[in-house]
Amino acid sequence: MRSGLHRHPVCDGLLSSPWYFRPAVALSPSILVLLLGEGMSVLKREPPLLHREGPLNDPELLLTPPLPILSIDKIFSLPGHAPTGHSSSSSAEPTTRGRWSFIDCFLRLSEQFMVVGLLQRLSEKLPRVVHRLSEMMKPQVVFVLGGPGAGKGTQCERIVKNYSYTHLSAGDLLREERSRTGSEFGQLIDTYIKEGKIAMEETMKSDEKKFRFLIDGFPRNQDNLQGWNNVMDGKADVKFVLFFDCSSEVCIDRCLERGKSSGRTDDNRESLEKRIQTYLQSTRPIIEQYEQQGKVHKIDASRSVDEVFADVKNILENQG
Ligand SMILES: Nc1ncnc2c1ncn2[C@@H]1O[C@H](COP(=O)(O)OP(=O)(O)O)[C@@H](O)[C@H]1O
Repeated sequence: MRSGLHRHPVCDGLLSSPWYFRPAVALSPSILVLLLGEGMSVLKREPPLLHREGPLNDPELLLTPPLPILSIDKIFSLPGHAPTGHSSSSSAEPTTRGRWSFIDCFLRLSEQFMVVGLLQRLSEKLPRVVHRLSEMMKPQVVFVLGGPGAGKGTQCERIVKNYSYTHLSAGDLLREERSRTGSEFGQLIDTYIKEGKIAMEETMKSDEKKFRFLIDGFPRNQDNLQGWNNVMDGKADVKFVLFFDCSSEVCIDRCLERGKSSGRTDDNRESLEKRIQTYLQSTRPIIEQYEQQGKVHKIDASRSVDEVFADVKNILENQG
């Protein structure tokens, strides 16, 4: 009986260890493999459990690199098993020991079946799991919108100090690019704005550790939104829009005040009135579109910086 077991691939396979944590360990690389696009072939393989020939320790079945196979001889020498020094060719093998070993193997076999069953069930669910994982791994984006001077930059600065967000200011990115000497894009910038090709995608990709983004002053018109959808659809998740709402007069006053020290040439009354008009005509409809999707958190931005930030905090903490 025992020599039969010794040759039995099921038992040889079953005797490799450790029993319980291996499948858990094995799953992570397989998920990785799946994420890397290797497909489901590994998990979908029919487990050759009851094959009489060939090793049960098929690495593909166990989803890990080959593990040491313990032969029946070795298992007999493991603590809690029959004593060592037992020769497989021994003809004087005690029946009790043989039967005990068989039961032991049988129990382990049923455990292995349970594990394989679990793996099979998991393999059926894996596409969904992988889909959820990839959804969870997408960068999360919060658009920050409002008129010029509504306090978007000021509030983003506070958010970045208190929460793990990366701030991308559309205006700053564009101003930076325009002013960069030798910028290939200086000439093209208006076309880029129009087509929504602002360097968001590259900027967001540049550091994979960055996961949550505040994109301030974008999308400011239908073209931007279209461009975003074309380039970023499926690659990032727009969680919601923070809309800093405040009257045009307050916006203009704040920007004129800012202009005294910011050095921004566009912070003058004439330019501001035009920007306010553009904001009302082009950006408000974008906010309304997101409002219809239930994604807008409107904040009264005419209050003090602290009061506004208290609302922002509430929103961020309730949205996770
Ligand atoms: N809640 C506020 N109350 C008063 N002044 C503010 C407030 N928020 C911002 N400011 C000031 O208004 C100016 C414009 O703010 P900023 O954050 O740059 O606006 P935006 O980024 O929306 O154009 C800045 O000088 C800033 O210090």
